[in-house]
Amino acid sequence: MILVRGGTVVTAEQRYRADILCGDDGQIAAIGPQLEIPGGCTVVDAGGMLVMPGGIDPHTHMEMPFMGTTASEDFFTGTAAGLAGGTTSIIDFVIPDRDQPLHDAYLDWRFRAGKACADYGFHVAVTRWDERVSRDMALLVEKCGVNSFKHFMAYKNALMIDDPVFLHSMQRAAELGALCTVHAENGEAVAFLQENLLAQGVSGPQAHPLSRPAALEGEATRRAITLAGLAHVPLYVVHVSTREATEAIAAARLAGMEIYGEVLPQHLVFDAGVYEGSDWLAAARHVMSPPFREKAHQEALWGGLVSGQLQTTATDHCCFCRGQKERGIGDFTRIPNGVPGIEDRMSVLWHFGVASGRLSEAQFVAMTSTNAARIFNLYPLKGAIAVGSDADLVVWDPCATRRISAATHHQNVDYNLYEGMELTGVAMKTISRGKLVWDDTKLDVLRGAGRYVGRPAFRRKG
Ligand SMILES: NC(=O)NCCC(=O)O
Ligand SMILES: [Zn+2]
Ligand SMILES: [Zn+2]
Repeated sequence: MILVRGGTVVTAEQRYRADILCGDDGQIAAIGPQLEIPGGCTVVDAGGMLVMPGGIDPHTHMEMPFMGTTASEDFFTGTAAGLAGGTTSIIDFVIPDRDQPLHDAYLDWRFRAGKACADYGFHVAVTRWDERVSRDMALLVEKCGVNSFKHFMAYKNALMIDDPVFLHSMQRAAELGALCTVHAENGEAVAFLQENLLAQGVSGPQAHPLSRPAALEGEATRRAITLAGLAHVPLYVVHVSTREATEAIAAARLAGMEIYGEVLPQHLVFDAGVYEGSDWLAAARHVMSPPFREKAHQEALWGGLVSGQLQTTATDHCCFCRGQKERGIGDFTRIPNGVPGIEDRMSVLWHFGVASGRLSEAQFVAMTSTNAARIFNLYPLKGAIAVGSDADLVVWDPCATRRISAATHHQNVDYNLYEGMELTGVAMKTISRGKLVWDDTKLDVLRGAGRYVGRPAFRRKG
């Protein structure tokens, strides 16, 4: 048992002084002022600190096979790094091989994730359409606790689907009470621009953003929303990075549609300048999709978050080390797309959001935890501080600072996007299902201690 003592509890709705007792079953057993200390209980001092629901990162790619290589971060190292930054749950993406049945891919991911030291769930990608896919979607929803399916409108000749496949999948998801998620970029146009750039001899990482202009994200987002409207299915747009996409989501919500949008902290902090300069590796290390944008888009993303039109923050944590990025020397289309960030998401959002005065503490909790729990049907098991909820907590020092460096981070990757930044707002202690796993600078994690968290289907309308 653990008693978190003397802290200020902050949730998405409330702020109050209370102690929290975490039971041996990993759930919150009691909340109240000055709780008695039961015998044999470990006391965690939270005096002067905030106590918030542990973070939920709803978009990660641990050990993902992608673009001819495999992401360097595995489920153990990745969830450990998350815990060190206050994130206690992830939702990762199951990506089937070319002809692999969806359920087989799900089982593969269950096996890989068995080493995780924090809780996890899965979205499953639909990358083609046939009867077996349709049947497996039902199996996944009804028996495996998957309530969200992923669709890539980009990555031609790899993960990309066309509109008919997308519609079939959306229609099936609607029947099953599942949610659709989408990577929205016009992949045909991206492939066309990539070819043009290579033909002109523009082959370095600076070509990456040129091949993926903001308009292509806007077009794909509008198209995905239109298709979701036809299929009457809720849609969650991952890694929204442009004003165009933000406006499309806001307009659809205003029209009464159930559309959600996710923001990555890195898109709030870095702009397209990261691709300039003569340092090939520095630029390649920022190659992700969608790319870093012109500064003006950042204001739109902040506006979307502050107004509630965009609801969640995630990292899209997808790590590739130097040798892997160097696969793309001479051809930017071969640079594995992806960047790290799971350890730093909460500090980055606190520093640039709360400490800078843009966000309230309650909005921070909503955007790092509660909204994802609600959207993906994990609430109130996760994303809440309530008796009976999982005892996933972060004891947060809002004033402490931390200098970020790859030399000291826990992520299994050889660089950090935020290298050298001093951020205000630090996870001092993390409690994962009732266990103190991060204490100041000490990780105490157990391989395999993470648990798969099934997510029930949503109630079907009509
Ligand atoms: N984002 C990225 O560049 N890599 C991971 C795959 C994806 O989410 O598109
Ligand atoms: Zn994506
Ligand atoms: Zn992703």
